[in-house]
Amino acid sequence: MKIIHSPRHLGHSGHVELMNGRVVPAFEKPERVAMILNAIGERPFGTLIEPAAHGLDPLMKVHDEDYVRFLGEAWKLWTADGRDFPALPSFWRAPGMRTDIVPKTIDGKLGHYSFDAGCCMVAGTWDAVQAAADIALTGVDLVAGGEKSAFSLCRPPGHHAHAGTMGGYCFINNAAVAAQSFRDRGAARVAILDVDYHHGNGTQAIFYDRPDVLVCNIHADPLQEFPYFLGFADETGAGAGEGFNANYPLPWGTDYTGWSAALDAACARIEAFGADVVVVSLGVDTYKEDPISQFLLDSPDYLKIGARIAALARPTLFVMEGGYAVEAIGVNVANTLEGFLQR
Ligand SMILES: NCCCNCCCCCS
Ligand SMILES: [Zn+2]
Repeated sequence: MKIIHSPRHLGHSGHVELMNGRVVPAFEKPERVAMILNAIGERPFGTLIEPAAHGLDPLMKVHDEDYVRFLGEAWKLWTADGRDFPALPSFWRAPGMRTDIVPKTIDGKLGHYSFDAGCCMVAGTWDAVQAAADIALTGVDLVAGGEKSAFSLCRPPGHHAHAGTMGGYCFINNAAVAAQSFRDRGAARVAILDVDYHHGNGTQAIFYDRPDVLVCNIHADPLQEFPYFLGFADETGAGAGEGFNANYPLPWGTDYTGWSAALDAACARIEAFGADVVVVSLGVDTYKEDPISQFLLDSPDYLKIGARIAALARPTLFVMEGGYAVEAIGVNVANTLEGFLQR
């Protein structure tokens, strides 16, 4: 299995987030990548490659052009006011406020293009974001080119990013960009299986009215957990996409027994869909020691998750999403990939 990664993720460092009412160092930290690479390096299956450049066009297949342009200029606008510290949004719309205008100032634009204060930007963020999308697209090149699987070690993650909105540490939706690229490369039906602890609200929203991309999410119940305002079981798609979105919300304290029942249901849905290719949004914040999450999966469980995904017997691209227990993130990611390859 080829592992695609880039040191350019390191440009997204020194950022912060608003957690429990305080500005704290971001949980989505650079060390996550090194821990994953170290763990994979100890296994007999990973070949590391760097991404090829794909430009912005593939991003704009799923994201709004003005949003992508904003991501590229945000740091310049922020520092133009003399601010040399991380950029965070502070102001958002309430229902009933205008949505047909884009503010002229960076503080207004940050609020227009975000849904939370989890999307902190620094000087190197945009370069890291572009590299992460290239990592996902290089994974598509490999799998669409005939490889059975690949692992796109994306950082920052992407599954919370909507077409025109960043949030939850996510700027460009790497998995959505990959799914669209598979469609453009001839796959008629693409399934996205999001196993991150948090609902992939952005991925759901991007494909919500489309029958060609099935989105399945297994995640913490939004009544209890971020992203709070999307991810309920009654969200099954809209228009032509009705029936092509499936959410499996689970309560805090869910262990592998409960979690794997949802995985079996999601895999059955993917099999019934007849997916030509599967994109896995691989978050391992389902782990029992994750600092911001409340599920109880343990490291051996990720071997079983990988094996269950392999049983789909479809070309598969793993795209890295969340996982914040840095000391265990490597083992849990490597176990998922090993379980997949061992089957
Ligand atoms: N207590 C809720 C804090 C959530 N903060 C954002 C989490 C983003 C996860 C990305 S996978
Ligand atoms: Zn997550």
